[in-house]
Amino acid sequence: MEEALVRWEKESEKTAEKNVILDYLSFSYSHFGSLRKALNLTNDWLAIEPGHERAIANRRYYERIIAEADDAERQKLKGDNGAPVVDGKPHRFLTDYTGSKSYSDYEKLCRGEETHKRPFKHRLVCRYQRYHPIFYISPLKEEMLNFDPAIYVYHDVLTDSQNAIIKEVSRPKLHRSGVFSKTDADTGLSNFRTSQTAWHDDSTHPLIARLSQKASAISNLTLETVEHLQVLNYGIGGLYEPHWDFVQGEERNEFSESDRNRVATFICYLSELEAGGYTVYPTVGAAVVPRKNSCALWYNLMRNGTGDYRTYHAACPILYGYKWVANKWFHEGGQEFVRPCGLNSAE
Ligand SMILES: O=C(O)CCC(=O)C(=O)O
Ligand SMILES: [Fe+2]
Repeated sequence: MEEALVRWEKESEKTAEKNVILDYLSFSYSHFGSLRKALNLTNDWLAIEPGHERAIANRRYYERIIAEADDAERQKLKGDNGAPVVDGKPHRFLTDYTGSKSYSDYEKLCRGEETHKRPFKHRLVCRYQRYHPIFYISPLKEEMLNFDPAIYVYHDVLTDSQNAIIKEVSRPKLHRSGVFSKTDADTGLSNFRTSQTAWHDDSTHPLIARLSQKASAISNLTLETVEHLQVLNYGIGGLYEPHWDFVQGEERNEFSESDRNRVATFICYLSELEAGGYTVYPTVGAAVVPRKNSCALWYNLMRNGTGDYRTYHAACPILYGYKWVANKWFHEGGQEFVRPCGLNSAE
C-alpha cells in the first residue's frame, strides 16, 4: 500500500483512489501497532473525505488509544532510557556494552549456562511459608533463587482463572512497549525492549484486585503507591535487554515526591515457554525459568534508598513459544514502617 501511494502520486491518469489506499494503509499500520502513523494517514484520508464515518470513528479511536498509551507511559515509565547514567558503569549506549562481561553473562544465562560460582547454592531452599493469614490454610510455596540480593520465586500464586482473566482483559489493550525517552517523541520505541504492554488498575476485575492483595501479602509491602498491573506479551524474538527497574538520574523526576522510586518488583509468569524467555540476573548469575502462575520478587533498592545495582536483569529472547508476564512495582512511599532503613547506612 505504501508502494501504491507512491505510484498514485506519480500517475498522470489515476487508476486508483487515494482515499481507498489511505484506508487500507492506515488499517495496516494500526494492526502493526503504529497508531501515530495510522492517525496521520487517517487525517490525510479525512482531508479528502471529511465526512467519512468510519474514518472519523477510526481517528477518534486512534487518538484515544495514543492518549491512553502516552498517559500510561508518562506515569509508569520504565526505569531505563538506555543512557549510560550510572556512575561510570557501562550501559547499552557505550561501545563496550555488547562486549562487556555482563552482556556475555546475560547471553550465557539465556542459553541456560552458568556464569558464576555460587558456593551457597546448596543452601537455597524451597519451603512453605505461613507468615500472613492468607497462607495459613494454603501455604505459600517459596523458592529462594539468590541470597544477596534476595530473589524469590513463589509457585502457584495465580489461579488459572486469574491467569485467564488477566490475558483476556489485556488482549484488546496491548500496544507496543516503550521505554522512557527524551529524544524519541514517538513513545520511546526501542529495539532493546520488544514486547507489547497493557495496564490495568484494580477496578478492571476483582481477580486483578485480588492479585494486588496477594502481592502485598507476599512482599509484606503496602499497596499505597503501587503501580497498576503491567501485562507484557512477548512474541518470538521478543526480549528486554539488561536494565534496572529503579529510575536514575533525570528519570527520577518521572515519579512523584510521594511515590518515589520502585522499591520492589513482583513479576508473575502467565505462560510457560518451549524455549528461551528466562528472566536472568547477569550480575549474580541467577535465572528464573518461567513457570505458569509463579511469581518472582526482588528489592530494587537498598534499605537506605539507593539503587541496588546487583538487580540488573533482563528478559531473554523468546526462542519458541510466547511469553506473558504481569508486573507489579511497589514504590518507596508508604513502606516507611514495613521496610524501614537498617541500622547500618550502607545496607
Ligand atoms: O519479562 C521478564 O522476564 C522481565 C521483564 C522486565 O524486566 C520488566 O518489564 O522490567
Ligand atoms: Fe525489569
